[in-house]
Order: sequence, then structure tokens, then C-alpha cells
Amino acid sequence: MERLVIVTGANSGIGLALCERLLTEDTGVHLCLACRNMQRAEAARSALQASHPGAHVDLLQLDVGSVQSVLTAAQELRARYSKVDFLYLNAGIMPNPQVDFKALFKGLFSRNVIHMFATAEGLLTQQDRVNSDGLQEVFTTNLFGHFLLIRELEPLLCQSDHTSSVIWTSSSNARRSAFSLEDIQHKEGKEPYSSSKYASDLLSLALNQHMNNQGLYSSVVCPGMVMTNLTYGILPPFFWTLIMPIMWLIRLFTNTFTITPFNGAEALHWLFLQKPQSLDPRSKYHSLTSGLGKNYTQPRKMDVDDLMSKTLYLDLIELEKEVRRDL
Ligand SMILES: NC(=O)C1=CN([C@@H]2O[C@H](COP(=O)(O)OP(=O)(O)OC[C@H]3O[C@@H](n4cnc5c(N)ncnc54)[C@H](OP(=O)(O)O)[C@@H]3O)[C@@H](O)[C@H]2O)C=CC1
Ligand SMILES: CC(C)=CCC[C@@H](C)[C@H]1CC[C@H]2C3=C(CC[C@]12C)[C@@]1(C)CCC(=O)[C@@H](C)[C@@H]1CC3
Repeated sequence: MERLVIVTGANSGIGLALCERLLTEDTGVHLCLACRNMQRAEAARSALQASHPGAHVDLLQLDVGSVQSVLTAAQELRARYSKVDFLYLNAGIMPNPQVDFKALFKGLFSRNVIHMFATAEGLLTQQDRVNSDGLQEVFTTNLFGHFLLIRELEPLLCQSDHTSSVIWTSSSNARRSAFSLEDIQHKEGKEPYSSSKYASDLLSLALNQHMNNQGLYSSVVCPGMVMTNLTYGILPPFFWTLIMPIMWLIRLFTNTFTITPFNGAEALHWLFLQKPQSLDPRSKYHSLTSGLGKNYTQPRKMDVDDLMSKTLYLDLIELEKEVRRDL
């Protein structure tokens, strides 16, 4: 039977590469590209249909950073479809990134150099802002908008005799110490990206605990270090041109430098082929590329605990009530 796959942030980078790979895997797949910019979404659909003539590709206007847009988009999805098989929560932002060059230089000569290049730990800060809903923009885009979307799509995701998969594009940059239950939106700190990705790891665990019995399964993925609009935004273009040979060299020493969106989409694609019941809710599934260019997926245990994940889940439900009240 035709499977319906919704991908947020599908017009570029890892999301678009995933769509290409899914259509190559299964020409019968029914894709829905959920994007904030319809011109870019149209361009993505044209590219997909050029390489896969006759592919079934729908478009949906969705800005996950806006509560009203999520509610409107979910209403449209409920009107269009009777069930959802895969929901890839992939849209994400890292606004105004700053690289700590002192830490980078120090790290280059430390024993942690591989870890530093795999996770960017201690290297990156961002400048967040408050959106028109009065919420932190990174938190809303990377986490809360997607949470709201799941809640709104429950009738399509949770059905008897049917399982559905929700797959978060998280990151190895997710770090417990960047996240606080006292400040889930990360209003205070300078690492909203890391905080939001750690929150998605926690939330995925909670979703499994609350919703497996309704047929919904959640997983998290790290695509590795991929050259996309998000990464190109971190340094000026001339700098990237300068260090690109170094990036390919680093790839020989670490399997986390997947570099191309096709490689980065490896674990997202791999999860499409698995039975959701067979997956480990406490593992993050990493896209990896060997020095010789072989792609593979590897589960790695996450640094998450049940109490934190449950508390975050309840806090998000509370926040959901508040934003609905304020609409
Ligand atoms: N690149 C990397 O090395 C890594 C990336 N990731 C994660 O992968 C995911 C995909 O990013 P990547 O492909 O790298 O980067 P891109 O910038 O290419 O893709 C991000 C996508 O998200 C969309 N998006 C951003 N904000 C919104 C919004 N408010 N509503 C709807 N769509 C939105 C973008 O749309 P638009 O074109 O309109 O901006 C774009 O399609 C992100 O979640 C990112 O955090 C994780 C680890 C590493
Ligand atoms: C090669 C030299 C000398 C400099 C480049 C340093 C950084 C710009 C680069 C090193 C590790 C990278 C990295 C990411 C972005 C670019 C780096 C900081 C990510 C943060 C991108 C988004 C993610 O989610 C992470 C998994 C990436 C981790 C590694």
C-alpha cells in the first residue's frame, strides 16, 4: 500500500536529499513537502519530479516557527489524508552563529580534537530572538512547533492496526549541560541550538513512553556534519572555500563528516526501512561515512533520563495550553 511521508524543511539540504532517496527506494511513496516558502517548495518538487517522473509529491505551507501556521497546516493535513505513515521533523535553524576561534585553535591541539569536530562542543554560540507568539525562535522552530504538529496530527498518526514513525533530525551537538528544565526555551543561555536538540532527544523518549501503545513510535537521528545552507551560514563563503580541502581531509579521520546531504540522509533513509517496534528509544541513529565513502547507520546511546524526559513532556503540554489560550 502507498505510504504517506511528510517531511518538514524538505526544500533544501538533508530534507530534500531524503525525499530523493525515498523516491529512489520506493517509487510508490507519497511525499508531502511541508515548507515555509512555497516558491522553494515548488522548486524542490520540480527537481524531484525531474529525477522521478510521475512521483506523487504534494506541497504544504508550514512555518513550524509559528503556532498559527502549525494549526492551519495540521487542519489542512487532516482534510487531505486519512493516515500518516512517516513524519520527518527535519526543519531546523541555527540563527546568527558565532564560532569561538580561540576554543577551536586550542581544540586542534588537544586529545579531544575528533570529538570537537564531531559535535562542535564549546565552539558555537547563537543569538536567539523572541517570535510573534512571544516564544524563543530556535525552541519553537526546532522543537515546540513540531511537538504541536504531532499533537494536532494524533488522529492520523495513532490508529488501531497501523504504526506510524516520527523521526527527529537531532544532532550530536545536543548537550545535556546546554539544556535546563528551568529554562526549556533557553531564554538565558547562548546555545539555543544545542538546547533545542537535546530537548528533542528527551521528547522523543517521552513520546515513546506515552504513545507506543497508540501505535506511534519516535526516533532521533544525527546526520553528521553536512554542508548545507545551515552550515554555510556559520562562516563567510571565502572561509569555506579556504577550509574545504581540510574538511575533506578531516573526513578521513572521523566517520561523522558525512559532508553531502545524500550521505547525511543515510540514517533517516535507514529508519524508513525498519520496523519501528524494533528500534531503541534510548539511542540516536547516526549517519556515518567511512574514509572510503561507505555510508552506514549506527545507534549510539543518548544521555537521557526518564524523569527529565517526562518533566519536559508535561511542561510542553502546559505551554501548549497557554499558547492555545492566547490565540
Ligand atoms: N547540516 C548539518 O551539519 C546538520 C544539520 N542538522 C539538522 O538537520 C536539519 C536540516 O538542516 P540542513 O539540511 O542542514 O539545513 P538547511 O538549512 O538546508 O535546511 C533546513 C530546512 O528547514 C527549513 N526551515 C527552517 N525554518 C523553518 C520554519 N520556521 N518552518 C518551516 N521550515 C523551516 C528550511 O527552509 P528555508 O529554505 O525556507 O529556510 C530548510 O528547508 C535541521 O534540523 C538541522 O538542525 C543536524 C545536525 C547536523
Ligand atoms: C576546519 C576548520 C579549521 C574550521 C572549521 C570549524 C567549524 C566551522 C566546524 C568544526 C565542527 C563543525 C560542526 C558543525 C558546524 C561547523 C563546525 C563547527 C555542526 C555544528 C553543524 C550543525 C550540527 O548540528 C553539528 C552536528 C555539526 C558539528 C560539527
